[in-house]
Amino acid sequence: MSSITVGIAYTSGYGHTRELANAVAEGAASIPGTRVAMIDVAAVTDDDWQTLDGCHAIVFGSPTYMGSASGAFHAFAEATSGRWTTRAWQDKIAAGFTNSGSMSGDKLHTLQYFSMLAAQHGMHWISLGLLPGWNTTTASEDDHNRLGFYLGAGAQTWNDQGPDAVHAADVSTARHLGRRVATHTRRFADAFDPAEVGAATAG
Ligand SMILES: Cc1cc2nc3c(=O)[nH]c(=O)nc-3n(C[C@H](O)[C@H](O)[C@H](O)COP(=O)(O)O)c2cc1C
Repeated sequence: MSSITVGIAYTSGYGHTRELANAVAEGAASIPGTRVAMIDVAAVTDDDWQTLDGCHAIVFGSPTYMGSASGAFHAFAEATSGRWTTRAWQDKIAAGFTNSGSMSGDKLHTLQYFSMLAAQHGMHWISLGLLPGWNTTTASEDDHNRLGFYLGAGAQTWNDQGPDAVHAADVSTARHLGRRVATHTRRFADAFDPAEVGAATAG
């Protein structure tokens, strides 16, 4: 079976979301034959764009700022418009994760925004694939998916704490997302070659 590359296109203002990006990377890398490329979209280079173009999957990640992805992520998303035109990311796998100070904090909107971005590019969205945790009297805040998201991984970190305080259950949930993305990307890997997608779409 061919190897795959999972790109993690993320941004983090103060380091909290970076912890989750690292966990997604760890999870993806645990699937044999998977390479991981970490791309800080706040400082994306020409080489980074080429790396993303060669990825089989791209996982979007951002803190939730003012109810959506951060300004840095939005600038990156706008900069993908040339690739929208050429369909360069058509049929890649996509997924997403976000983190914010409040339990909700409107971060569902950030995940929705990521899935919309993926759809505009013709990508295939991978959901979190976990039942919600922490929703019965016998459940625990240490459960996987403790905040009960379906669309992607949603994490909560206290506003007055540093990156070390990112919740272990959220880190573990992000690791799960990375594993799930890599697992499903492998299933797609033999079905398309990213380098040929543009030509196939144009035809
Ligand atoms: C400009 C700004 C806007 C924010 N907006 C929200 C928000 O809408 N909802 C929320 O729950 N937290 C909000 N927060 C808190 C951040 O989501 C939280 O501190 C997060 O851990 C930051 O992640 P980072 O360190 O990766 O940047 C905001 C923080 C900043 C600086």
